Amino acid sequence: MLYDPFLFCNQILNLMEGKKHSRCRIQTFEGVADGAMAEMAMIELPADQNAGVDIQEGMHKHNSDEKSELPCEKTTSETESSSTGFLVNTECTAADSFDEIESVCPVVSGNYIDLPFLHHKPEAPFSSDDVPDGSTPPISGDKSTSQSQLKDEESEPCTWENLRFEPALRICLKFEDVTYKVPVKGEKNSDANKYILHGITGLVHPGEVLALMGPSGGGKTTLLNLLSGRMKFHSGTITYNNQPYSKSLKWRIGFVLQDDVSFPHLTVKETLTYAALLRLPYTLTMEQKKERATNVITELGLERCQNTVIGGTFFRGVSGGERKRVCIANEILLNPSLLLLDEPTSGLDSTTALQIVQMLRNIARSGKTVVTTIHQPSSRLFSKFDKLILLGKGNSLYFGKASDAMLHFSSIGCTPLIAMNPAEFLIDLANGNIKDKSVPSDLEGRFSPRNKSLDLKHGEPCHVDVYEYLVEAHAVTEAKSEKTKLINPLPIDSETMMKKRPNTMEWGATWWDQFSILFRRGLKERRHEYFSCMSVTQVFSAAIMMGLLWWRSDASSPKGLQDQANYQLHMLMFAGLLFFISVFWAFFPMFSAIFTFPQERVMLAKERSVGMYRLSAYLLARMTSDLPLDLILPLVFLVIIYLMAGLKPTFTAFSLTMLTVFLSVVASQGLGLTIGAAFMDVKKASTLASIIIMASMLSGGFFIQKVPVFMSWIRYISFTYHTYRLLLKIHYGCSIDSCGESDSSCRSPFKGLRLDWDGIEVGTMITMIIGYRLLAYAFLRRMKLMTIT
Ligand SMILES: Nc1ncnc2c1ncn2[C@@H]1O[C@H](COP(=O)(O)OP(=O)(O)OP(=O)(O)O)[C@@H](O)[C@H]1O
Repeated sequence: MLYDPFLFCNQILNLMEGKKHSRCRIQTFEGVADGAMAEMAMIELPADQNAGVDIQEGMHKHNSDEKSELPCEKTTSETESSSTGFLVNTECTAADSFDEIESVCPVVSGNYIDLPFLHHKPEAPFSSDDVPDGSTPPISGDKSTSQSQLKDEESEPCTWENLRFEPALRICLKFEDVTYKVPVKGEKNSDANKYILHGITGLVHPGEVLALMGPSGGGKTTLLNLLSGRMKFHSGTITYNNQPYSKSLKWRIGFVLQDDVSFPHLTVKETLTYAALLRLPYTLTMEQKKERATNVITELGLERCQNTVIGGTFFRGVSGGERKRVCIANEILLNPSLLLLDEPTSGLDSTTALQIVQMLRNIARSGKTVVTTIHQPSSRLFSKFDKLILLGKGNSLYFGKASDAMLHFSSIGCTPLIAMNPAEFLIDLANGNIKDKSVPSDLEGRFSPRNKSLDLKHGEPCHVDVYEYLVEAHAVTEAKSEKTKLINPLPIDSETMMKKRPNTMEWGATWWDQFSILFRRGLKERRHEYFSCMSVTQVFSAAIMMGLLWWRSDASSPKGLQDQANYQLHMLMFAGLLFFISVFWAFFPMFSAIFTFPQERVMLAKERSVGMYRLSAYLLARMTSDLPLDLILPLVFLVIIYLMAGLKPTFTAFSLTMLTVFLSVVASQGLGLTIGAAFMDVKKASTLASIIIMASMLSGGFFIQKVPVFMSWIRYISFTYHTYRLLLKIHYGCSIDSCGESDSSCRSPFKGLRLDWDGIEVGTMITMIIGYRLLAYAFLRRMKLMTIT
């Protein structure tokens, strides 16, 4: 079995039970304690310290020097090196007395590791009185916790002075008997509900870190969402300084999501600066906002990576820990009073996770209230939490000081039989797993009929029974007078409570500022897209291919083609080129635009939920920041076609062609945005887009010139149709316009095709451009409502 240093110490202390003269002094020491007994211990140290060798040498040296005095024989069974450090498995046998214990080895990177669950303090030998009697493992009481906290605060000075730009309200968060349920889908009985949370109670003060811990599916995220005011609960109360949630609290609460999102192509500094510019109150100047972003970067130790892009799935950016810190920084910018975090350490190595939690502790110590969910913290990490709620299947199994959790479970008869990380022990219990744990005798005799055959064999109570026992035990504990003490909020200075946000304006910046900030952010975020290899290749290859196919033909006056049939064939060929130009500049922008909102949905919902900007400012900025791409690529395309195919070679014709293509691009882009906003799903949106493109192409007037009357309406909503007509007019203009069906001298293949005044096409296109965007806006507004309520 492998243990971490904490477990190692715990093991020692387990063995000390009942020993009269037990003394243990924990101090920084590069070696394994003499007299300690552990079956195996795992000690992780930075590789550069060659710690594994030190430990072995220390052990052997100590053994050989003092073998006569110490009854423990130790042998190193196995030593492995790894990229993160060394694994040293030690076997230690026979320890009759622990009087001689001088030191144990909670040393990582040469620092003392705080072990608040133990009674022992550095340089403060404890007496046997401090060790609880009976079979309970060593657990600290209030005294040791406060000492530990004191030490912690001394060694971790709060360095958040830079961030105190304005006095922050201190929020005392209290929740009582909070219940949340969801209707069961597919049930005939419409009243059938699934309970996600059952009567959860807790309290957290400013300056404290509350951890919501429990197995997966326990209800941690749901509870966190309820505490943030984002979701409505069904019964119970949640109060912030004894007041229910109100809109004014939105600014006071920072919420870091589990899979928080950032723009991958922006650097850390850009991300935080834009967030500061948009979110901070308008009373601050732009310079002050930028300064705040810089201060947050410094405070969160992000200077080193401030010019590195965030990164995404397909390209590297900052590390996972840095990304989490950027997400936290995003919230810290606003100087929130209550900071809620969903799994801030998931996917991080233990050292980085510890850094993050240490940072949260520092944030809390600066007067903020911090609530975080956590999955499986290491013992060191666990020791950083002030309060703990253990959730299992939606029930609260423990609420109280994190340092008292083990004491609580030992008081109800659940103790680890072997040295164990307290977090692991608690999560095992929440899962009903009692392997290597002692349980009360009455529970041992209580076998559930449903699992009889399974569990009787092993002589262990089943998971369900253990879980139910813990729920009952917690309910009994809560019912006791202790509960009132725990959930009674500390009085908070009434003056502080009354403090309001310095301004009452809802938005951090004016509409115009929001637009210009979002426009600049959009340009930066999508600068790579404008001339991405794929889009450039797509446009170039289409242009070159068309240029080659229509190589050096003369569109307007085919000389030498006196023959009527040849002339018509030639004209049709050019009409084909114009038609394909119309189709290409409908397809290409529409399919690019379809991805916009589905891809930005999470980001948009997140930013809108914290009231970062107006939807109209976002939409307009999004569209205008796309204009460079909309203009430059069609321009390049047309230049190539003009040079190769020889369209009407006049400046006016070129400019008008360019304008027509530009109208087509913006209109089809509008339709793409609308479809994307309507479905918010790329697959569904692309399916509908291909149907629309097909309909628009077939009714465009090239393939079928006489569309049946009942289908003719399609052409009026087809921008391919309008673009094609405009291009025909530009390149065949008067000669075709003057052609009527009755004109027998007309040789045009478009005879009969009425090309009326250009204004109709242009007007229709402009209507489409505006109309589609308004539709997209309406769909986005609906999405916002769906997400937030
Ligand atoms: N809207 C919902 N409809 C149905 N079930 C839901 C809904 N929301 C949550 N649940 C269920 O409630 C339980 C708790 O979910 P929650 O996300 O809060 O768990 P968690 O403790 O955060 O889990 P994890 O640690 O894996 O993130 C899960 O079983 C989940 O499937």
